[in-house]
Amino acid sequence: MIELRGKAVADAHKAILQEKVAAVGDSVITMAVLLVGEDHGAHMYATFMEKTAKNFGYGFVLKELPETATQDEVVTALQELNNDAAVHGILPLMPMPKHIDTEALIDMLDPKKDIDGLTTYNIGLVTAGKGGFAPCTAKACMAILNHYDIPVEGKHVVVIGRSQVIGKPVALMTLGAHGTVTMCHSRTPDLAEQVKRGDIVIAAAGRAHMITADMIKPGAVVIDVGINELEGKTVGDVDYEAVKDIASAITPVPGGVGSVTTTMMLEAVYEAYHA
Ligand SMILES: NC(=O)C1=CN([C@@H]2O[C@H](COP(=O)(O)OP(=O)(O)OC[C@H]3O[C@@H](n4cnc5c(N)ncnc54)[C@H](OP(=O)(O)O)[C@@H]3O)[C@@H](O)[C@H]2O)C=CC1
Ligand SMILES: Nc1nc(=O)c2c([nH]1)NC[C@@H]1CN(c3ccc(C(=O)N[C@@H](CCC(=O)O)C(=O)O)cc3)C=[N+]21
Repeated sequence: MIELRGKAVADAHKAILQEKVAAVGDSVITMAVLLVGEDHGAHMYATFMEKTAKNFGYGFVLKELPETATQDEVVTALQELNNDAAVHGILPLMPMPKHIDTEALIDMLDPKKDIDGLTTYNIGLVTAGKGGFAPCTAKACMAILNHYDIPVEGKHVVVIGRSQVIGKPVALMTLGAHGTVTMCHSRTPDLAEQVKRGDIVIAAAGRAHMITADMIKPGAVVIDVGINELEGKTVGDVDYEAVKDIASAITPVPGGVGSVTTTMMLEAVYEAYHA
């Protein structure tokens, strides 16, 4: 079994990007994070992203609003970032508090600064295969497969989850790489049977250890996107300890997809700077 460590992937991508960034200068390329409320995952990501961006020599702006912020206040914060010429990319962290209409908010985001591919405009471009910003977590899954020379062409890819940030885009990307793709979700009646057909299994449901050893075809490649809390520990959607003996390769959590996602964000900010 090969452990698909994210750090090796992140380091390889950073090394290439670092040279281009050095030519621009320190703290010129700048990203902003819009963080509203108290969601644990969003706070965790904001912390990692700030550290990663600053270490890399990017400028970093954190716009943080309390759980009680109104729609108008969040919209105003977003528009300030849209209009700030020194900010090249904006990452609105999800989920936001329930009373915030995120659909309406997202489409106010300047598509040229939409580094996580959340706007309808970028979703359209990506879906049509015409470029645009794609969600960084989906890109991280593809970067891991590429880095470890795992071919997608001709393989049966099973994706668990159909969200706009992971499931859907990663299914499209693996389809684009000539995989035969099955998308599973909460209404899929025979999940175990579907997953068992996968040469490549991408788990993005957000359910701790829901993918068990009996669901995995021997020799399959398993990409675990999930970040869940179980008994005080961060675990993925895959029961790693049991699956690792059946899979040919598997990403750990933490240390897998998550650590590559932040690097994909650095690349997207650079792209936004150059656009
Ligand atoms: N590693 C990283 O960089 C990142 C990791 N994450 C993690 O990835 C996970 C998924 O995130 P996200 O896509 O935003 O989550 P969402 O809750 O938006 O989507 C979850 C998807 O999984 C499906 N699903 C839920 N339960 C089941 C089940 N029992 N069987 C089959 N399908 C199921 C849902 O189906 P339906 O559509 O029918 O409801 C839905 O499509 C989370 O753990 C999140 O923390 C998120 C962002 C980045
Ligand atoms: N618009 C939007 N896009 C997102 O991609 C998004 C979001 N909102 N909201 C919150 C979730 C959560 N998320 C993480 C990404 C990386 C790590 C990460 O770097 N994890 C490391 C470190 C973990 C650790 O040390 O504990 C790892 O997995 O190895 C964590 C969490 C992105 N999310």
